[in-house]
Amino acid sequence: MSQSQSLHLFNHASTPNLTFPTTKQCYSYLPKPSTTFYNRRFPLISIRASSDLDSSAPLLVSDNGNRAVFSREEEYPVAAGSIEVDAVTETELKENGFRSTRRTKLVCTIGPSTCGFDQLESLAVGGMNVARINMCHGTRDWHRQVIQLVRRLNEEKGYAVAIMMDTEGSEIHMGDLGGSSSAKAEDGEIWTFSVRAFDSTLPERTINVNYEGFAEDVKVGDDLLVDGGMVRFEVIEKIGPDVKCQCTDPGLLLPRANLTFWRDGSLVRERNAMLPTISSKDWLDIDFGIAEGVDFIAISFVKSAEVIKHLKSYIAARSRDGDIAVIAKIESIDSLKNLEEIIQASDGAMVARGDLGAQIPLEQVPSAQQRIVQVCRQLNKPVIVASQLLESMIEYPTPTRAEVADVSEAVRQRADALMLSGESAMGQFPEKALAVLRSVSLRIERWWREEKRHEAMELPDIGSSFSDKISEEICSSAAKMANNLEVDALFVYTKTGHMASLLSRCRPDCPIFAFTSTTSVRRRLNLQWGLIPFRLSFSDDMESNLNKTFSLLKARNLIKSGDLVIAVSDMLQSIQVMNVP
Ligand SMILES: Nc1ncnc2c1ncn2[C@@H]1O[C@H](COP(=O)(O)OP(=O)(O)O)[C@@H](O)[C@H]1O
Ligand SMILES: C=C(OP(=O)(O)O)C(=O)O
Ligand SMILES: [K+]
Ligand SMILES: [Mg+2]
Repeated sequence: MSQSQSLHLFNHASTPNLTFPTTKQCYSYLPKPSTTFYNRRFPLISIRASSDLDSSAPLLVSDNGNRAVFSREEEYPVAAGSIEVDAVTETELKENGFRSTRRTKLVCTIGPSTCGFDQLESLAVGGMNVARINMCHGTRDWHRQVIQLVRRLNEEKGYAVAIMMDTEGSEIHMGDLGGSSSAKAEDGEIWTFSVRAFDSTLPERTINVNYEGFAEDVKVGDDLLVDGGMVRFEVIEKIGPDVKCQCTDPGLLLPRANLTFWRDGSLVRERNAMLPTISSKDWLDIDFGIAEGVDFIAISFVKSAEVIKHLKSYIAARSRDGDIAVIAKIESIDSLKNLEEIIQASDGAMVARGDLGAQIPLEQVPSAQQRIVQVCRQLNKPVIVASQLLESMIEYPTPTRAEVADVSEAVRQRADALMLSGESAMGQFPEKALAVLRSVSLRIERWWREEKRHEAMELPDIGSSFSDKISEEICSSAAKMANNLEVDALFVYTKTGHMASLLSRCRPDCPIFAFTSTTSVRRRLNLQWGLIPFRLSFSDDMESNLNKTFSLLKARNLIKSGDLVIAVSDMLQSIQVMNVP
C-alpha cells in the first residue's frame, strides 16, 4: 500500500461495533469516508479516507498474516526494492566500516534546551537513539509538540528515533518555587515546608510539598534530604500543615526536586510507601502516551512485578499487541528487593541512580548498578544506566575525569544504553554531552574487543518452549562462531525483534544487522546493544532474503563483495555462514 492510500484511524467513543475486516476488506472501504469498525484489540476506531483529513498525524494500515494491524505511522510494506536505515548509521557504516559502529545506545531527555526541531535534529545527528520525555515536567501539549517534532524528523530525514515517556510516579517532591528557576538555602536558615496551597506568590523561604500526609509523617529531629542529599535540613518544629526546618547542608534548591526524610540513619517509609506506584495523574499520562503512540513507557518507583503486569495488560487492551514496551525504573529499596521478578515482568529496566541514591547509601549505588545490569542481561531485557553521567556538563563544556570513568564503567558493564537527563534537558551543552557519551562508548567498546576480554558470564536458558530454546542455542552458537571466525556482521531477519535481542544478549564482537518489516519494531530495537535496525520486507525464503539484502546493501555501499556474514532468522532455525557475493 502506498502512502497516498493512507487511512486515518480515530478513537471513537460511540460508534456501532462492526467485525474488523481484513486488509483486503479495508481497501474496499477506502472510498467511504468515516466508515467505522470495531476491533477487539483496539477501542472503537473509525477509518476515513485520507483526503478529508489533515495529514499531520497519519495513521496507516498494514497486513500481518490475515488480519489487519493498525499503527500510527507508516506501517506500509517497504517498497520491494528498498531498505530503510537512518542517515547517521548509513554515514557511519560508509565512513568507518561496520566494525567500528557504536554498540551502546544513547537516550536523551528532551527539555527546554533541546525541544526545537533543529536542536532535536542535532541530537539525532549526534547519535540519539531514543528521546525521553519526563512527565514530571512540562504540560501534555508541550510533550505532544516534542513527539510530533521527533516524528517529523524521522519521516523527513529517515531517522528511527524512538520515544520514551517517563511517568512522574508518586514520589514526594517540592513544588515549583513560585516561578524562580532555583533558590539558595544557606547554612542555619529556617525554611518552611508546607502542604498548604499557595497562590502564585510563595512567602519567603517557603517550599510547597506535593504529598498531603507530609506534615503528619515527619517528626521533629528527622533529616529532610533534597535530591538525595544535595541540600539537607533538620525538622525543628511542626505547626499544622507547616514544617519548620533548619538547613544543615546548604545548596541550590531546584523546582520539583525530590524529597526524602530519614530517621536514625534510615529512610522513613510510612504512609508514603503506600502511595500507588502509578498515580491517577500517571494513568492520564499513560493514556496520553498510548494515544500518541510512544515506543516505551518508563514507570517510576516500581515496587513489585504486579504493577508492571497490570500496566502491560492495560496497554495490550488499548494498543496494538506489544506495541509499547514497559521499562521498570529501579530507584527504590522495594525494587531492589523484588528485582528479578520485576525485570522478568518488564520489557527492560532503567538504573535510575538519581532517586536510587536518595534511597540507599550512595556507596551502594555502584554495586546495585552492576547487579541490575547483570540481571537484565541474564533475563534478556535491555537496560539503561541513567542520571548524573555527565552532570558537570550542565554548566561546563568538558566533563570531569570522574564522569568519563563512570561512563566507561557502564559501557564496560555492557549496559544496552546510557541516558542524559539534565545535561540534555536544560544544560548548556547538550550536543557536547552527547558527543562525550558517543566517543567514550566507541573507545571503551574497541578497547574491550582488542583486549579480547570476553567475560565468562554464563547466560542461563530463558525460553520456556522448546522452540524458544532452539532460538537461544542458535543465537549463542552464531555469536560464538562470529567471534571465532571474526566475521564482519551478523544478520538477523526478525518479525517481532526477539531473535535480534537474543543475539544482542550475547554481546558479539561484530555488529548485528537486524532486518524487520515494521517501523515500530525497528524503533524499539534501537534501545538494544549492538543492533543496527533496518526496515525491509522479507519472506520465509532465506536464500532470496539474503540475495535481496546483499544487493540492496551493496547498491548503497554499506557492504562489499567478500565481507563475511553469518545469518539467522526467526522463521528458519538455521545458521548460514557466507561471503557477500
Ligand atoms: N519538559 C521539561 N520542561 C522543563 N524542564 C525540564 C523538562 N524535562 C526536564 N527538565 C529539566 O531537566 C532536569 C533534569 O531532568 P530529569 O532528570 O529528567 O528530571 P528530574 O531531575 O526531575 O528527575 C529537571 O530537573 C528539569 O529542570
Ligand atoms: C532517571 C531517574 O528518574 P527521574 O529523572 O524521573 O527522577 C532517576 O531518578 O535517576
Ligand atoms: K520521571
Ligand atoms: Mg527518579
